Amino acid sequence: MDVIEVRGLRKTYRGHDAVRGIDLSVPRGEVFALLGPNGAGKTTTVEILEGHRKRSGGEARVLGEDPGTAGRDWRARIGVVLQDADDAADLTVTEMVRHMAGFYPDPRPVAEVIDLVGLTEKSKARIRTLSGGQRRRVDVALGIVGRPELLFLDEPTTGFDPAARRQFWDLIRALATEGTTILLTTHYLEEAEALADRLAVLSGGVIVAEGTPATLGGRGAAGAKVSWRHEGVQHTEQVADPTELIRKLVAEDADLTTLTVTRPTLEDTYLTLIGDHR
Ligand SMILES: Nc1ncnc2c1ncn2[C@@H]1O[C@H](COP(=O)(O)OP(=O)(O)OP(=O)(O)O)[C@@H](O)[C@H]1O
Repeated sequence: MDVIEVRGLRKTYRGHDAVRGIDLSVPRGEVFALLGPNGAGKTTTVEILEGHRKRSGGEARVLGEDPGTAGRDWRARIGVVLQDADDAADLTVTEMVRHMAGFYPDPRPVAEVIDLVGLTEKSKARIRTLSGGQRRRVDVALGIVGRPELLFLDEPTTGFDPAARRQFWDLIRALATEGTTILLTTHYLEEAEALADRLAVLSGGVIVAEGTPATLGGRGAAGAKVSWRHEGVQHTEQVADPTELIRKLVAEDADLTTLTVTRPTLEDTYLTLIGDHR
């Protein structure tokens, strides 16, 4: 049985159809990313699956239960990093993580969690004195302290500096290796590419494409652009597979010091998909 199973999920806010019949299946141990422009329905979908919002229609099963009615034991098996978490600002980092650990039957050691999110130096600092990115790391700590089987991350790295983002990616990979299933939303395409086994693009409340980072929206079959400069003249060719062309150029003794082979980036593919469905 998949960890997340969704069929025909719908959500209507006072006449506005925010989610319009989506299907999703996420097997155990997978990192699945939901992409999409502002207002696409990502947070709505994630919060329904977390049990924080009621769905208007369709079926949803998360860890075998209906998130709309599941109880405390189920909740202890999931970890949540909300998009706009409101931290209890007067507690220190350690106090906050320890407080949260108390809700779970088998929490990770508090110091270990703080170390995993790179906040050891700030463990005694009050949360209100932290920077935005550091607070976000506290949110991540609170999401993982209970050793969740399934972790929901809604735009987890907003406000992270580049080094913190890389450190976070390593953490997510380590959790995935331990068998944690992860549902992630992000606006950073390189984050989706670095982390996701599979991803889906949501636009206007429907899934417009689904696949691996390499194959999404036909990206794998898009071919390559080969460019080189020879005797002062710029050459560019679009080919399905660059191997033959490069062999030919080598055989012709062409000057390949400026050779580049480029394929559409995930961002190129994503922007095309979004443009097509606006
Ligand atoms: N509580 C609410 N009441 C009414 N409308 C809502 C509510 N929450 C979300 N919406 C609407 O539903 C749609 C989807 O919103 P949602 O927050 O799920 O999008 P999102 O994909 O997470 O966007 P973002 O990338 O900006 O976080 C939007 O049009 C939004 O205005």
